[in-house]
Amino acid sequence: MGSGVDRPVGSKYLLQETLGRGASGTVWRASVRDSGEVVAVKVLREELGTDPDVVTRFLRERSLLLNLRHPNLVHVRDLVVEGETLALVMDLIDGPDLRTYLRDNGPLPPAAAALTMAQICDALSVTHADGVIHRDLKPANIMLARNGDSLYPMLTDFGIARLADSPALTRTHELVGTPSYVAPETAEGRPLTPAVDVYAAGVVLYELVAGHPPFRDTNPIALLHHHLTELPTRPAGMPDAYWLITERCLAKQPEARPDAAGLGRALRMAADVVSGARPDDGSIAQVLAASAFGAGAGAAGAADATRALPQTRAGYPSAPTTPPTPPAPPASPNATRVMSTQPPGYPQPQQPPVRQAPHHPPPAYAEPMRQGPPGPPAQADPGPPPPPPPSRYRRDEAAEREPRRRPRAVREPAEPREREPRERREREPRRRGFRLGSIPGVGCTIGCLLRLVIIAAVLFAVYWFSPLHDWVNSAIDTFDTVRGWYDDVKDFVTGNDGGDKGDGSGGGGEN
Ligand SMILES: Nc1ncnc2c1ncn2[C@@H]1O[C@H](COP(=O)(O)OP(=O)(O)OP(=O)(O)O)[C@@H](O)[C@H]1O
Repeated sequence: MGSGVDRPVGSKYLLQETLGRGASGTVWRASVRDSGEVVAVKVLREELGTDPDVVTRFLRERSLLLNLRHPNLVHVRDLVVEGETLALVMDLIDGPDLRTYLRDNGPLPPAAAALTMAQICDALSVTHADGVIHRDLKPANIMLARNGDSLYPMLTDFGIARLADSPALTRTHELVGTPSYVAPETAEGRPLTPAVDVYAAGVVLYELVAGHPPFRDTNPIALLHHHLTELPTRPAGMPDAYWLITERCLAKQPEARPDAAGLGRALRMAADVVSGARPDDGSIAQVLAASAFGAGAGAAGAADATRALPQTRAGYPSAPTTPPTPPAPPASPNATRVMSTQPPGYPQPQQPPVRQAPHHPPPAYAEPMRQGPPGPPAQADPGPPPPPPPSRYRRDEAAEREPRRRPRAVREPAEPREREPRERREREPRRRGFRLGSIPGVGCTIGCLLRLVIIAAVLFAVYWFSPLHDWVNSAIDTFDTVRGWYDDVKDFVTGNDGGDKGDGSGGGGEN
């Protein structure tokens, strides 16, 4: 799969070979230049790097992504922005993703499935407490990391769904995610809450044991409609305790779903019940009810319910408040095997999942066995069942391959505010009537003349209706008088009056 030539990304990383491609980018096996350490680098699609919104979000959420830490989270080590290339540098996981594992090994036994998802819930409860929603939880985003002979689940692709929620992808019709895991409220465009991750966890719980998701349709829009209107069918052989939890996660109303911490606790209890380690005494239903997003008591109620649980010999703890020590980052030169289409060479111990003591790193379970034929349906759970919605069950029939990409109809309502300005860029042309002043130069001339006329009228009014004109007239009279005096004085001095006449007469007498 590799190109053969190492391609640099940023100043620190060398891409070596592709591990796989998804809707939002390509994952590479890469090395750190200085240390030679092996990492996984997800290079986001080029279209995303040219989208200023995505780049802004990428930079803005940098510290948030880098600070997400939990033993069941694939750690994001670095974010690279280089020209139009955006890349996330992650720990390289030596193991398959859960989708590949299911494809190659078939469904899991319910106890193994419950313990797998309990660990994913541990990670989710930590990120939800930080206000971070995954938005794209599905088997393909759960890596199974090797730890000796066992595998343990690690959630990856945090934040990618949000980063990749870009018109750039919409334009190229390569959309993010898959409609099989979309919560009804997301399909309706309602605000996203942590309950969407719990819904997706419910879909995965169903799929891990049934071998397929609860709703299937080749038409993505029809599939969304199923999420909105239909109730999941209970797969044959799914134990009561497991079904109770799965069904509650798949509730149409987000408030009816348990929060991630409560779900993790319930799943650990269900694993005990299913494996016969504890009786099904209604405690699971209590935990689910107390931890529901809509439960008034909220977290306090859930905690009380957990403390009230009887401890069994296995005694699964409630979700750890202090996460176990993170495992050392795996680095395997054979990591590309996770993409192999050959039958997997993963260890297949024929043992039930290994339980972990509280706070022990990592919370691993032995690799689950391939599930055998389903047994008879288990007894009804004594706990209070979820409120029975109208009976509109779909038949759980053989399905065609589901469409992978989430349609635009789903993605758009999720964050309409971010795209609105882009879509409304074209302005309506201004409509103006003809105005003389719109002729260049004329507007100014008319304005100036108008101002002069007004000023003249004001001055005239002031002159005429005030004593000013009397003052002016008397000033003119005074001036005329003074000028008359001046003329008289001048005539007197120059002798123009009688003097001129006398000279003329005298001159005439001599002749
Ligand atoms: N940290 C990692 N270490 C090793 N392999 C990884 C890592 N992250 C992803 N992979 C592998 O790379 C492949 C592609 O991952 P990617 O996340 O792009 O796929 P996807 O989840 O199907 O895509 P998308 O979520 O974008 O639709 C997967 O098959 C996965 O097994």
